[in-house]
Amino acid sequence: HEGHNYDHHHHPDHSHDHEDLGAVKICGDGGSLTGGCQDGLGSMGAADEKEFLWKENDTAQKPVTSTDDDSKPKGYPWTHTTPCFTSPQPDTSICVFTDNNFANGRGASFITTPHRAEYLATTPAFVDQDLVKNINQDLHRTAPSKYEKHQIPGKGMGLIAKVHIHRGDLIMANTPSLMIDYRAFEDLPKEEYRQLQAAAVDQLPDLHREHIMALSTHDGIERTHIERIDKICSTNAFDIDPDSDDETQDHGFYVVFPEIARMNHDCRPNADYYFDHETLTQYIHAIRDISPGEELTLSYINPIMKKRARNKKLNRIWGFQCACPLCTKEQAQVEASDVRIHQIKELVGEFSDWSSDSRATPQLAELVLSLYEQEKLWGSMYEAYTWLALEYNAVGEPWTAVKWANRAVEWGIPVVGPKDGDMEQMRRLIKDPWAHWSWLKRVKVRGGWGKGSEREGDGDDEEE
Ligand SMILES: C[S@@+](CC[C@H](N)C(=O)[O-])C[C@H]1O[C@@H](n2cnc3c(N)ncnc32)[C@H](O)[C@@H]1O
Repeated sequence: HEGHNYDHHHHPDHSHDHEDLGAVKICGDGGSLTGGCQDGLGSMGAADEKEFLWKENDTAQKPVTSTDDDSKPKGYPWTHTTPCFTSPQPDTSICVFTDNNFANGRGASFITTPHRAEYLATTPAFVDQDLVKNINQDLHRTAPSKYEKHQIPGKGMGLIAKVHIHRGDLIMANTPSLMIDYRAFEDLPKEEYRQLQAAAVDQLPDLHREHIMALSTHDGIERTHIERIDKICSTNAFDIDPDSDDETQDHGFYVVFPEIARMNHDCRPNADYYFDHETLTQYIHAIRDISPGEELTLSYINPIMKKRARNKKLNRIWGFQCACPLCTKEQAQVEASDVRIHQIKELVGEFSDWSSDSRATPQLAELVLSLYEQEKLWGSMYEAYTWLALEYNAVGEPWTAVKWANRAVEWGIPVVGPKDGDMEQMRRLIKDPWAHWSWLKRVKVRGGWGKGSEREGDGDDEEE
Protein backbone atom coordinates (compact mmCIF):
# COMPACT_ATOMS: atom_id res chain seq x y z
CA HIS A 1 0.00 0.00 0.00
CA GLU A 2 2.76 2.38 0.95
CA GLY A 3 4.74 1.54 -2.14
CA HIS A 4 2.53 3.52 -4.46
CA ASN A 5 3.77 6.81 -5.61
CA TYR A 6 2.05 9.62 -7.32
CA ASP A 7 4.81 10.19 -9.79
CA HIS A 8 3.23 7.88 -12.29
CA HIS A 9 0.82 10.67 -12.99
CA HIS A 10 -2.18 8.87 -11.81
CA HIS A 11 -3.54 7.99 -8.45
CA PRO A 12 -2.95 4.29 -8.21
CA ASP A 13 -4.08 3.81 -4.66
CA HIS A 14 -7.40 5.41 -5.15
CA SER A 15 -10.70 3.78 -4.72
CA HIS A 16 -13.03 2.49 -7.39
CA ASP A 17 -10.64 2.59 -10.29
CA HIS A 18 -12.18 2.43 -13.71
CA GLU A 19 -11.16 -1.12 -14.33
CA ASP A 20 -13.19 -2.24 -11.32
CA LEU A 21 -16.66 -1.25 -12.27
CA GLY A 22 -16.02 -0.81 -15.93
CA ALA A 23 -17.20 -4.22 -16.95
CA VAL A 24 -20.60 -3.55 -15.55
CA LYS A 25 -21.40 0.05 -15.94
CA ILE A 26 -19.23 1.76 -18.45
CA CYS A 27 -20.60 2.40 -21.87
CA GLY A 28 -17.97 1.35 -24.37
CA ASP A 29 -15.86 -1.74 -24.87
CA GLY A 30 -17.79 -4.63 -23.45
CA GLY A 31 -19.68 -2.18 -21.29
CA SER A 32 -23.16 -1.74 -22.57
CA LEU A 33 -25.16 -4.94 -22.40
CA THR A 34 -27.46 -3.99 -25.22
CA GLY A 35 -24.94 -2.32 -27.46
CA GLY A 36 -26.99 0.77 -26.84
CA CYS A 37 -24.05 3.13 -26.49
CA GLN A 38 -23.50 4.25 -30.01
CA ASP A 39 -21.66 7.46 -29.23
CA GLY A 40 -17.94 7.31 -29.64
CA LEU A 41 -16.18 7.92 -26.40
CA GLY A 42 -13.11 9.53 -27.90
CA SER A 43 -12.05 12.99 -26.98
CA MET A 44 -13.52 15.55 -29.26
CA GLY A 45 -10.34 17.50 -29.61
CA ALA A 46 -9.12 20.70 -28.12
CA ALA A 47 -11.82 23.25 -27.66
CA ASP A 48 -10.93 26.88 -27.62
CA GLU A 49 -9.75 27.34 -24.07
CA LYS A 50 -8.27 30.77 -24.69
CA GLU A 51 -11.44 32.49 -23.71
CA PHE A 52 -11.11 31.18 -20.18
CA LEU A 53 -7.39 31.48 -19.83
CA TRP A 54 -5.88 32.32 -16.53
CA LYS A 55 -2.75 34.31 -16.08
CA GLU A 56 -0.07 31.75 -15.90
CA ASN A 57 3.12 31.57 -14.01
CA ASP A 58 6.01 29.59 -15.37
CA THR A 59 7.40 28.50 -12.05
CA ALA A 60 4.12 26.85 -11.09
CA GLN A 61 5.24 26.62 -7.50
CA LYS A 62 2.78 29.17 -6.19
CA PRO A 63 -0.88 29.31 -7.05
CA VAL A 64 -1.66 31.85 -9.70
CA THR A 65 -4.25 34.45 -8.83
CA SER A 66 -6.06 36.01 -11.69
CA THR A 67 -6.28 39.76 -11.85
CA ASP A 68 -7.84 39.99 -15.26
CA ASP A 69 -11.62 39.83 -15.15
CA ASP A 70 -11.89 38.68 -18.73
CA SER A 71 -9.89 35.61 -17.88
CA LYS A 72 -12.49 34.31 -15.43
CA PRO A 73 -14.77 31.48 -16.40
CA LYS A 74 -18.05 32.91 -17.54
CA GLY A 75 -21.53 31.69 -17.06
CA TYR A 76 -21.53 30.82 -13.41
CA PRO A 77 -21.05 32.76 -10.20
CA TRP A 78 -18.48 30.61 -8.41
CA THR A 79 -17.80 31.86 -4.89
CA HIS A 80 -14.09 30.95 -5.28
CA THR A 81 -12.04 30.38 -8.42
CA THR A 82 -8.59 30.04 -6.91
CA PRO A 83 -5.96 28.72 -6.47
CA CYS A 84 -4.74 27.74 -9.93
CA PHE A 85 -1.71 25.93 -11.24
CA THR A 86 -0.35 25.94 -14.75
CA SER A 87 -1.02 22.74 -16.62
CA PRO A 88 1.66 21.37 -18.94
CA GLN A 89 -1.07 21.09 -21.54
CA PRO A 90 -1.05 24.10 -23.85
CA ASP A 91 -2.90 27.20 -22.79
CA THR A 92 -4.64 26.04 -19.69
CA SER A 93 -4.47 25.68 -15.97
CA ILE A 94 -6.11 23.62 -13.28
CA CYS A 95 -7.96 25.47 -10.55
CA VAL A 96 -10.35 25.05 -7.66
CA PHE A 97 -13.90 26.21 -8.36
CA THR A 98 -16.04 26.40 -5.27
CA ASP A 99 -19.71 27.26 -5.15
CA ASN A 100 -20.88 27.66 -1.60
CA ASN A 101 -24.47 28.24 -2.63
CA PHE A 102 -24.71 24.93 -4.46
CA ALA A 103 -27.48 22.55 -3.35
CA ASN A 104 -29.18 24.91 -0.95
CA GLY A 105 -25.98 26.17 0.67
CA ARG A 106 -24.30 22.79 1.11
CA GLY A 107 -21.54 23.88 -1.28
CA ALA A 108 -19.31 21.92 -3.65
CA SER A 109 -15.73 22.27 -4.91
CA PHE A 110 -14.44 21.21 -8.31
CA ILE A 111 -10.81 20.82 -9.35
CA THR A 112 -10.54 21.07 -13.10
CA THR A 113 -9.67 23.32 -16.03
CA PRO A 114 -11.57 26.60 -16.49
CA HIS A 115 -13.01 25.15 -19.67
CA ARG A 116 -14.42 22.08 -17.98
CA ALA A 117 -15.73 24.17 -15.08
CA GLU A 118 -17.59 26.16 -17.68
CA TYR A 119 -19.04 22.92 -19.04
CA LEU A 120 -20.06 21.71 -15.57
CA ALA A 121 -21.79 25.01 -14.92
CA THR A 122 -24.05 24.30 -17.89
CA THR A 123 -25.32 21.01 -16.42
CA PRO A 124 -28.93 21.03 -15.15
CA ALA A 125 -27.79 20.90 -11.50
CA PHE A 126 -26.28 24.37 -11.89
CA VAL A 127 -28.70 25.85 -14.36
CA ASP A 128 -31.77 24.90 -12.35
CA GLN A 129 -30.72 24.83 -8.71
CA ASP A 130 -34.20 23.69 -7.66
CA LEU A 131 -33.20 20.27 -8.99
CA VAL A 132 -30.65 19.80 -6.22
CA LYS A 133 -32.30 21.84 -3.47
CA ASN A 134 -33.64 18.86 -1.57
CA ILE A 135 -31.29 16.10 -2.59
CA ASN A 136 -29.06 16.03 0.45
CA GLN A 137 -31.06 14.78 3.39
CA ASP A 138 -28.16 13.92 5.62
CA LEU A 139 -25.96 16.86 6.38
CA HIS A 140 -28.78 19.12 7.55
CA ARG A 141 -31.01 16.30 8.78
CA THR A 142 -34.05 17.51 6.91
CA ALA A 143 -35.70 14.08 6.85
CA PRO A 144 -35.61 11.06 9.12
CA SER A 145 -32.87 8.82 7.85
CA LYS A 146 -33.11 5.08 7.36
CA TYR A 147 -29.79 4.38 9.03
CA GLU A 148 -27.53 5.35 11.91
CA LYS A 149 -23.79 5.72 12.08
CA HIS A 150 -22.14 3.21 14.43
CA GLN A 151 -18.75 1.86 15.33
CA ILE A 152 -18.39 -1.54 13.61
CA PRO A 153 -15.88 -4.02 15.04
CA GLY A 154 -12.82 -4.21 12.80
CA LYS A 155 -14.11 -1.70 10.25
CA GLY A 156 -14.17 1.73 11.91
CA MET A 157 -17.52 3.50 11.50
CA GLY A 158 -20.33 2.15 9.38
CA LEU A 159 -24.04 2.59 8.72
CA ILE A 160 -26.72 0.39 10.31
CA ALA A 161 -30.30 0.15 9.01
CA LYS A 162 -32.81 1.57 11.51
CA VAL A 163 -35.89 0.39 9.63
CA HIS A 164 -36.84 -2.31 7.18
CA ILE A 165 -35.57 -1.27 3.75
CA HIS A 166 -37.04 -2.95 0.67
CA ARG A 167 -35.15 -3.89 -2.45
CA GLY A 168 -35.15 -0.92 -4.79
CA ASP A 169 -35.69 1.65 -2.01
CA LEU A 170 -33.61 4.79 -2.04
CA ILE A 171 -31.25 4.82 0.95
CA MET A 172 -29.54 8.14 0.35
CA ALA A 173 -28.59 10.59 -2.35
CA ASN A 174 -25.85 13.19 -2.23
CA THR A 175 -24.30 15.90 -4.34
CA PRO A 176 -20.49 15.96 -4.33
CA SER A 177 -18.30 17.75 -1.85
CA LEU A 178 -15.18 17.50 -3.99
CA MET A 179 -15.14 16.58 -7.62
CA ILE A 180 -11.59 16.24 -8.93
CA ASP A 181 -10.76 15.96 -12.62
CA TYR A 182 -8.33 13.05 -13.12
CA ARG A 183 -6.32 15.43 -15.19
CA ALA A 184 -5.17 17.16 -11.99
CA PHE A 185 -3.41 13.92 -10.98
CA GLU A 186 -1.96 13.43 -14.42
CA ASP A 187 -0.86 16.96 -15.17
CA LEU A 188 0.28 18.41 -11.88
CA PRO A 189 3.12 17.50 -9.54
CA LYS A 190 2.00 15.86 -6.31
CA GLU A 191 2.53 18.97 -4.19
CA GLU A 192 0.42 21.10 -6.47
CA TYR A 193 -2.62 18.89 -6.68
CA ARG A 194 -2.44 18.29 -2.95
CA GLN A 195 -2.59 22.04 -2.42
CA LEU A 196 -5.62 22.23 -4.68
CA GLN A 197 -7.29 19.37 -2.81
CA ALA A 198 -6.75 21.10 0.52
CA ALA A 199 -8.03 24.44 -0.79
CA ALA A 200 -11.07 22.68 -2.24
CA VAL A 201 -11.94 21.40 1.24
CA ASP A 202 -10.97 24.58 3.13
CA GLN A 203 -13.20 26.76 0.95
CA LEU A 204 -16.39 24.81 1.69
CA PRO A 205 -18.95 26.04 4.26
CA ASP A 206 -17.95 25.23 7.88
CA LEU A 207 -20.36 22.38 8.59
CA HIS A 208 -19.54 20.70 5.32
CA ARG A 209 -15.79 21.06 5.81
CA GLU A 210 -15.96 19.59 9.33
CA HIS A 211 -17.89 16.64 7.94
CA ILE A 212 -15.10 15.92 5.48
CA MET A 213 -12.31 16.42 7.98
CA ALA A 214 -13.96 13.84 10.27
CA LEU A 215 -13.84 11.11 7.61
CA SER A 216 -11.70 8.02 7.92
CA THR A 217 -8.01 8.04 6.99
CA HIS A 218 -8.06 4.25 7.41
CA ASP A 219 -5.03 4.14 9.73
CA GLY A 220 -5.65 7.19 11.92
CA ILE A 221 -1.99 8.23 11.68
CA GLU A 222 -1.26 11.90 12.44
CA ARG A 223 -0.57 13.93 9.33
CA THR A 224 -0.17 17.49 8.16
CA HIS A 225 -3.39 19.17 7.06
CA ILE A 226 -2.58 18.71 3.38
CA GLU A 227 -1.55 15.08 3.77
CA ARG A 228 -4.59 14.32 5.87
CA ILE A 229 -6.91 15.67 3.20
CA ASP A 230 -5.07 13.62 0.60
CA LYS A 231 -5.51 10.48 2.69
CA ILE A 232 -9.19 11.27 3.33
CA CYS A 233 -9.69 11.56 -0.42
CA SER A 234 -7.90 8.32 -1.24
CA THR A 235 -9.83 6.41 1.44
CA ASN A 236 -13.24 7.78 0.54
CA ALA A 237 -13.48 8.82 -3.10
CA PHE A 238 -15.46 7.18 -5.88
CA ASP A 239 -14.42 7.10 -9.50
CA ILE A 240 -17.00 8.67 -11.77
CA ASP A 241 -16.93 8.41 -15.55
CA PRO A 242 -17.44 11.50 -17.66
CA ASP A 243 -20.89 12.25 -19.00
CA SER A 244 -21.49 11.22 -22.61
CA ASP A 245 -21.64 14.82 -23.83
CA ASP A 246 -18.63 16.00 -21.85
CA GLU A 247 -15.83 16.72 -24.32
CA THR A 248 -13.22 15.50 -21.87
CA GLN A 249 -13.99 11.82 -22.33
CA ASP A 250 -10.54 10.59 -21.45
CA HIS A 251 -10.70 11.94 -17.91
CA GLY A 252 -13.13 10.85 -15.25
CA PHE A 253 -13.66 12.41 -11.85
CA TYR A 254 -12.57 11.45 -8.44
CA VAL A 255 -15.41 12.33 -6.09
CA VAL A 256 -16.05 12.51 -2.34
CA PHE A 257 -19.55 12.27 -0.83
CA PRO A 258 -19.04 12.38 2.96
CA GLU A 259 -22.28 10.66 3.96
CA ILE A 260 -21.94 7.80 1.47
CA ALA A 261 -18.27 7.46 2.42
CA ARG A 262 -19.36 5.90 5.72
CA MET A 263 -20.52 2.74 3.98
CA ASN A 264 -18.14 -0.19 4.39
CA HIS A 265 -17.27 -2.82 1.82
CA ASP A 266 -18.85 -6.25 1.44
CA CYS A 267 -18.16 -8.61 -1.47
CA ARG A 268 -21.91 -9.35 -1.57
CA PRO A 269 -23.31 -5.96 -0.60
CA ASN A 270 -26.93 -5.04 0.05
CA ALA A 271 -26.75 -1.65 -1.67
CA ASP A 272 -25.38 -0.21 -4.91
CA TYR A 273 -24.71 3.22 -6.36
CA TYR A 274 -24.90 5.18 -9.57
CA PHE A 275 -24.09 8.77 -10.49
CA ASP A 276 -26.56 10.98 -12.30
CA HIS A 277 -24.74 13.59 -14.35
CA GLU A 278 -27.75 15.87 -14.68
CA THR A 279 -28.17 16.39 -10.96
CA LEU A 280 -24.51 15.65 -10.11
CA THR A 281 -25.93 13.23 -7.59
CA GLN A 282 -24.77 9.86 -6.33
CA TYR A 283 -27.76 7.62 -5.56
CA ILE A 284 -27.63 4.64 -3.18
CA HIS A 285 -30.42 2.07 -3.38
CA ALA A 286 -31.05 -1.24 -1.61
CA ILE A 287 -30.44 -4.19 -3.94
CA ARG A 288 -32.13 -6.66 -1.62
CA ASP A 289 -34.44 -6.41 1.38
CA ILE A 290 -32.55 -5.21 4.46
CA SER A 291 -33.65 -5.79 8.07
CA PRO A 292 -33.26 -3.26 10.87
CA GLY A 293 -29.87 -3.79 12.53
CA GLU A 294 -28.10 -4.94 9.35
CA GLU A 295 -25.09 -3.00 8.19
CA LEU A 296 -25.52 -1.15 4.87
CA THR A 297 -22.72 -2.09 2.49
CA LEU A 298 -21.36 -1.42 -0.99
CA SER A 299 -18.81 -3.33 -3.02
CA TYR A 300 -15.67 -1.23 -3.52
CA ILE A 301 -14.52 -3.52 -6.35
CA ASN A 302 -15.96 -5.51 -9.20
CA PRO A 303 -17.73 -8.28 -7.25
CA ILE A 304 -17.19 -10.78 -10.06
CA MET A 305 -13.67 -11.71 -8.99
CA LYS A 306 -12.40 -14.79 -7.19
CA LYS A 307 -11.61 -14.56 -3.50
CA ARG A 308 -7.86 -14.24 -3.92
CA ALA A 309 -8.18 -11.46 -6.47
CA ARG A 310 -10.76 -9.62 -4.37
CA ASN A 311 -8.58 -9.73 -1.32
CA LYS A 312 -5.48 -8.68 -3.16
CA LYS A 313 -7.21 -5.62 -4.53
CA LEU A 314 -8.88 -4.59 -1.27
CA ASN A 315 -5.62 -4.98 0.56
CA ARG A 316 -3.61 -3.09 -2.04
CA ILE A 317 -5.95 -0.12 -2.40
CA TRP A 318 -7.59 0.28 1.01
CA GLY A 319 -5.25 -1.76 3.16
CA PHE A 320 -7.78 -4.04 4.83
CA GLN A 321 -8.25 -7.78 4.92
CA CYS A 322 -11.75 -8.69 3.83
CA ALA A 323 -13.73 -10.46 6.53
CA CYS A 324 -17.10 -10.26 4.78
CA PRO A 325 -19.44 -13.30 4.97
CA LEU A 326 -18.39 -14.57 1.55
CA CYS A 327 -14.66 -14.29 2.23
CA THR A 328 -14.97 -16.09 5.58
CA LYS A 329 -17.10 -19.05 4.45
CA GLU A 330 -15.70 -22.56 4.81
CA GLN A 331 -13.17 -23.61 2.22
CA ALA A 332 -15.56 -25.84 0.23
CA GLN A 333 -18.06 -23.00 -0.09
CA VAL A 334 -15.41 -20.47 -1.09
CA GLU A 335 -14.20 -22.91 -3.76
CA ALA A 336 -17.71 -23.45 -5.08
CA SER A 337 -18.16 -19.69 -5.29
CA ASP A 338 -14.86 -19.29 -7.14
CA VAL A 339 -15.93 -21.94 -9.67
CA ARG A 340 -19.19 -20.08 -10.29
CA ILE A 341 -17.26 -16.82 -10.73
CA HIS A 342 -15.01 -18.59 -13.20
CA GLN A 343 -18.01 -19.81 -15.19
CA ILE A 344 -19.66 -16.40 -15.18
CA LYS A 345 -16.48 -14.82 -16.55
CA GLU A 346 -16.21 -17.52 -19.21
CA LEU A 347 -19.79 -17.10 -20.38
CA VAL A 348 -20.82 -13.46 -20.29
CA GLY A 349 -18.72 -12.52 -23.32
CA GLU A 350 -20.98 -14.70 -25.49
CA PHE A 351 -23.88 -12.26 -25.11
CA SER A 352 -22.09 -9.32 -26.65
CA ASP A 353 -20.99 -11.45 -29.61
CA TRP A 354 -23.68 -11.20 -32.29
CA SER A 355 -21.78 -13.22 -34.87
CA SER A 356 -22.55 -16.83 -35.74
CA ASP A 357 -19.63 -17.85 -33.48
CA SER A 358 -21.49 -16.93 -30.32
CA ARG A 359 -22.73 -19.71 -28.06
CA ALA A 360 -25.40 -17.43 -26.59
CA THR A 361 -28.90 -18.89 -26.35
CA PRO A 362 -31.80 -18.29 -23.98
CA GLN A 363 -30.63 -21.39 -22.08
CA LEU A 364 -27.14 -19.95 -21.64
CA ALA A 365 -28.70 -16.76 -20.28
CA GLU A 366 -30.79 -18.90 -17.85
CA LEU A 367 -27.57 -20.50 -16.64
CA VAL A 368 -25.95 -17.13 -16.04
CA LEU A 369 -29.04 -15.92 -14.18
CA SER A 370 -28.86 -18.98 -11.98
CA LEU A 371 -25.16 -18.42 -11.28
CA TYR A 372 -25.82 -14.78 -10.36
CA GLU A 373 -28.57 -15.85 -7.96
CA GLN A 374 -26.39 -18.47 -6.29
CA GLU A 375 -23.65 -15.87 -5.96
CA LYS A 376 -26.09 -13.31 -4.50
CA LEU A 377 -24.94 -10.80 -7.09
CA TRP A 378 -28.10 -8.73 -6.68
CA GLY A 379 -26.52 -5.66 -8.24
CA SER A 380 -25.75 -7.63 -11.41
CA MET A 381 -29.11 -9.37 -11.81
CA TYR A 382 -30.33 -6.74 -14.25
CA GLU A 383 -27.52 -7.85 -16.59
CA ALA A 384 -28.75 -11.44 -16.65
CA TYR A 385 -32.34 -10.23 -17.17
CA THR A 386 -31.17 -8.03 -20.03
CA TRP A 387 -29.39 -10.95 -21.70
CA LEU A 388 -32.47 -13.14 -21.25
CA ALA A 389 -34.65 -10.48 -22.88
CA LEU A 390 -32.27 -10.09 -25.82
CA GLU A 391 -31.71 -13.82 -26.33
CA TYR A 392 -35.42 -14.68 -26.24
CA ASN A 393 -36.17 -11.87 -28.64
CA ALA A 394 -33.30 -12.95 -30.85
CA VAL A 395 -34.90 -16.37 -31.33
CA GLY A 396 -38.38 -14.95 -31.91
CA GLU A 397 -40.07 -15.36 -28.54
CA PRO A 398 -41.42 -11.88 -27.94
CA TRP A 399 -43.59 -12.54 -24.87
CA THR A 400 -40.83 -14.20 -22.93
CA ALA A 401 -38.46 -11.44 -24.04
CA VAL A 402 -40.87 -8.79 -22.75
CA LYS A 403 -41.21 -10.60 -19.44
CA TRP A 404 -37.43 -10.50 -18.88
CA ALA A 405 -37.06 -6.97 -20.20
CA ASN A 406 -39.52 -5.82 -17.54
CA ARG A 407 -37.44 -7.53 -14.89
CA ALA A 408 -34.29 -5.92 -16.28
CA VAL A 409 -35.87 -2.48 -15.87
CA GLU A 410 -37.20 -3.23 -12.40
CA TRP A 411 -33.83 -4.52 -11.13
CA GLY A 412 -31.69 -2.16 -13.19
CA ILE A 413 -33.15 1.23 -12.30
CA PRO A 414 -31.90 1.17 -8.68
CA VAL A 415 -28.45 0.07 -9.84
CA VAL A 416 -27.69 1.99 -13.04
CA GLY A 417 -30.42 4.64 -12.93
CA PRO A 418 -33.39 5.24 -15.20
CA LYS A 419 -31.37 7.22 -17.74
CA ASP A 420 -28.91 4.41 -18.45
CA GLY A 421 -28.66 3.28 -22.08
CA ASP A 422 -29.43 -0.35 -21.24
CA MET A 423 -32.63 0.69 -19.46
CA GLU A 424 -33.67 2.72 -22.49
CA GLN A 425 -33.05 -0.30 -24.72
CA MET A 426 -35.16 -2.54 -22.47
CA ARG A 427 -38.00 -0.02 -22.44
CA ARG A 428 -37.91 -0.03 -26.23
CA LEU A 429 -38.01 -3.80 -26.36
CA ILE A 430 -41.00 -3.85 -23.99
CA LYS A 431 -42.87 -1.39 -26.20
CA ASP A 432 -42.28 -3.21 -29.46
CA PRO A 433 -40.11 -6.34 -29.44
CA TRP A 434 -40.59 -6.84 -33.20
CA ALA A 435 -39.11 -3.42 -33.95
CA HIS A 436 -36.17 -3.93 -31.59
CA TRP A 437 -32.77 -4.53 -33.18
CA SER A 438 -32.51 -7.88 -31.40
CA TRP A 439 -35.67 -9.32 -33.03
CA LEU A 440 -34.75 -12.69 -34.65
CA LYS A 441 -31.15 -11.57 -34.68
CA ARG A 442 -29.63 -14.96 -33.72
CA VAL A 443 -31.94 -16.81 -36.12
CA LYS A 444 -30.91 -14.57 -38.98
CA VAL A 445 -27.20 -14.94 -38.31
CA ARG A 446 -27.34 -18.67 -37.68
CA GLY A 447 -29.85 -19.42 -40.40
CA GLY A 448 -27.50 -18.06 -42.99
CA TRP A 449 -30.19 -16.20 -44.86
CA GLY A 450 -27.87 -13.38 -45.73
CA LYS A 451 -27.76 -9.87 -44.49
CA GLY A 452 -31.34 -8.90 -45.31
CA SER A 453 -32.65 -12.10 -43.78
CA GLU A 454 -36.25 -11.50 -44.82
CA ARG A 455 -37.39 -14.30 -47.07
CA GLU A 456 -36.99 -13.12 -50.59
CA GLY A 457 -39.74 -13.39 -53.16
CA ASP A 458 -42.39 -13.47 -50.48
CA GLY A 459 -44.48 -10.77 -52.08
CA ASP A 460 -46.66 -10.04 -49.07
CA ASP A 461 -43.79 -9.29 -46.68
CA GLU A 462 -44.31 -5.85 -45.30
CA GLU A 463 -41.56 -3.31 -45.36
CA GLU A 464 -40.40 -2.41 -41.85
C1 LIG B 1 -15.00 4.62 2.63
S1 LIG B 1 -14.38 4.25 4.22
C2 LIG B 1 -15.74 3.45 4.98
C3 LIG B 1 -16.13 4.05 6.32
C4 LIG B 1 -15.11 3.92 7.41
N1 LIG B 1 -15.19 2.61 8.06
C5 LIG B 1 -15.19 5.01 8.41
O1 LIG B 1 -14.92 4.79 9.60
O2 LIG B 1 -15.52 6.14 8.05
C6 LIG B 1 -13.23 2.99 3.81
C7 LIG B 1 -12.41 2.46 4.98
O3 LIG B 1 -13.26 1.74 5.87
C8 LIG B 1 -12.63 0.54 6.32
N2 LIG B 1 -13.37 -0.60 5.77
C9 LIG B 1 -14.34 -0.56 4.82
N3 LIG B 1 -14.84 -1.79 4.59
C10 LIG B 1 -14.20 -2.63 5.42
C11 LIG B 1 -14.27 -4.03 5.62
N4 LIG B 1 -15.12 -4.82 4.96
N5 LIG B 1 -13.45 -4.57 6.56
C12 LIG B 1 -12.58 -3.80 7.26
N6 LIG B 1 -12.45 -2.46 7.08
C13 LIG B 1 -13.27 -1.88 6.18
C14 LIG B 1 -11.21 0.59 5.80
O4 LIG B 1 -10.44 1.25 6.76
C15 LIG B 1 -11.35 1.48 4.57
O5 LIG B 1 -10.14 2.11 4.23
